[in-house]
Amino acid sequence: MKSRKPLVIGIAGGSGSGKTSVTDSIYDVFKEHSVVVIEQDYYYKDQAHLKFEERLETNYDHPLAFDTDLLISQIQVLLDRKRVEKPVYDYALHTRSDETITIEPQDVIILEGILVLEDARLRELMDIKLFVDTDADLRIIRRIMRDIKERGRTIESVVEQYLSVVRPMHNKFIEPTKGYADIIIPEGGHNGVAIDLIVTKIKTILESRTEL
Ligand SMILES: Nc1ncnc2c1ncn2[C@@H]1O[C@H](COP(=O)(O)OP(=O)(O)O)[C@@H](O)[C@H]1O
Ligand SMILES: O=c1ccn([C@@H]2O[C@H](COP(=O)(O)O)[C@@H](O)[C@H]2O)c(=O)[nH]1
Repeated sequence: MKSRKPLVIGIAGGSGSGKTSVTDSIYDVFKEHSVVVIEQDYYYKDQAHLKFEERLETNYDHPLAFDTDLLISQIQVLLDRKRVEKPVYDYALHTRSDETITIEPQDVIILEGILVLEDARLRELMDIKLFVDTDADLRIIRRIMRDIKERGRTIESVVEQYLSVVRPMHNKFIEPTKGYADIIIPEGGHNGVAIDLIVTKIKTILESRTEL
């Protein structure tokens, strides 16, 4: 298996749509073998040079918030079966952390994030493109719960950010990328049939890739 060309799966969808849950479901199937997860969020631009108050002004739902060149170059390195130092993002401080995570090349690369289908160069690297399609009311409820519990936010800050930035950016940049998806998954990781179909397709592609 080690010499086969790795397979890249892109998992896009709005914030709170269930991308992480879909990723976890696929990861669980392949974790005994060879799978790695690359979170687009970890590639937010480093903002260490900005004051904390200035970082709060950043539009984190715009394509330009991400260091997409770094993301693309690291996926290309993994496709060449070499290891990379994945950046780590701190949501509470709104900037890149000092640490990195060493990622070894694997047969299956899962690339997950709100805008992974937005850049044509990223789409070209993908073998399977997924879009997790969840209604806006469910997405905001899930985001409120998660951001308060895991990302150090207040309900007021989540609602303000949602109305002023997240919602308009979703409609402008994220929703249109649904058109690039091979498969649209309603409501994320609890959709067992969709996950089974995707897992079967991944296995078929891996089996069809001849040893070098
Ligand atoms: N189908 C679902 N039903 C109920 N809760 C869900 C479902 N999918 C995800 N969640 C929950 O919603 C929150 C956001 O999901 P997550 O997968 O982190 O979304 P995303 O990665 O797209 O932002 C998490 O707390 C997760 O446990
Ligand atoms: O410093 C930051 C960085 C990102 N965000 C928000 O995160 C979501 C994307 O993450 P999901 O896991 O897909 O929800 C994005 O909508 C940004 O608004 C942030 O608030 N602060």
